Amino acid sequence: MTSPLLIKICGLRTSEDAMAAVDNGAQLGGLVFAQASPRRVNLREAHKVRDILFGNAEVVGLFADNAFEEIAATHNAVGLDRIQLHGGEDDAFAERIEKEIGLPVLRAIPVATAAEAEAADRRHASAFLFDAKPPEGSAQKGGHGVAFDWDALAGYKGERKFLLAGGLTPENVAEAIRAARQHSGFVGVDVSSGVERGKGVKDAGLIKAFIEAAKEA
Ligand SMILES: O=C(O)c1ccccc1NCC(=O)[C@H](O)[C@H](O)COP(=O)(O)O
Repeated sequence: MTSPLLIKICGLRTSEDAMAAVDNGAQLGGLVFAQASPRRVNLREAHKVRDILFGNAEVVGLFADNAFEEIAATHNAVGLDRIQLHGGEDDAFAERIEKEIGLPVLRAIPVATAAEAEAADRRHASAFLFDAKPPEGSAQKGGHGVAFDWDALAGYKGERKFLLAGGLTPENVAEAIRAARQHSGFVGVDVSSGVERGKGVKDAGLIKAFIEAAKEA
């Protein structure tokens, strides 16, 4: 029996966003707490999204170079299931999250080459999210709607699971899944910009179209 493909919709900001993700069968929803992001939620918004996700989809808190104390306080206030680290955090930081907060770490790895995908296996994480590198000079570490060359995934030979992210859309997700499926560890896809009608504004129709296309692949 093969495991179902995991689908993570990232950058959920409203109850409607969360409902579109859950109703269409996403298993993970992302709340962005990174500073430089148009998708950043405050605690009130985070609670609303979390209330919809709870029991239906895993609540992933996304941080990028936030202080450890902020991550811990956010988890205490919201109740996260997993921490996504999307900045320049080192292995000691990822280990501390797991030890002291007690949540698994999904580690974003910016990838352009097979060698970079291979190097991921030396990083501390429970799972990886292979993503495109941010455009030159951008302070925002992810969520740019840019894809990377999926052939680079051939470099990853590790046993830990990974999600594929970066520039996925309802139009290209099936092709991305077919490419990623050839590589060990692939378990699912992550999207943000590709299901938005404007920067940081999710579109329920695009979320539905993305999930349907991913499931059909
Ligand atoms: O989404 C953001 O605004 C963001 C800000 C800072 C760090 C990471 C961020 N997002 C990371 C994600 O998990 C995205 O889903 C991933 O980069 C894919 O984004 P996209 O190419 O827009 O689908």
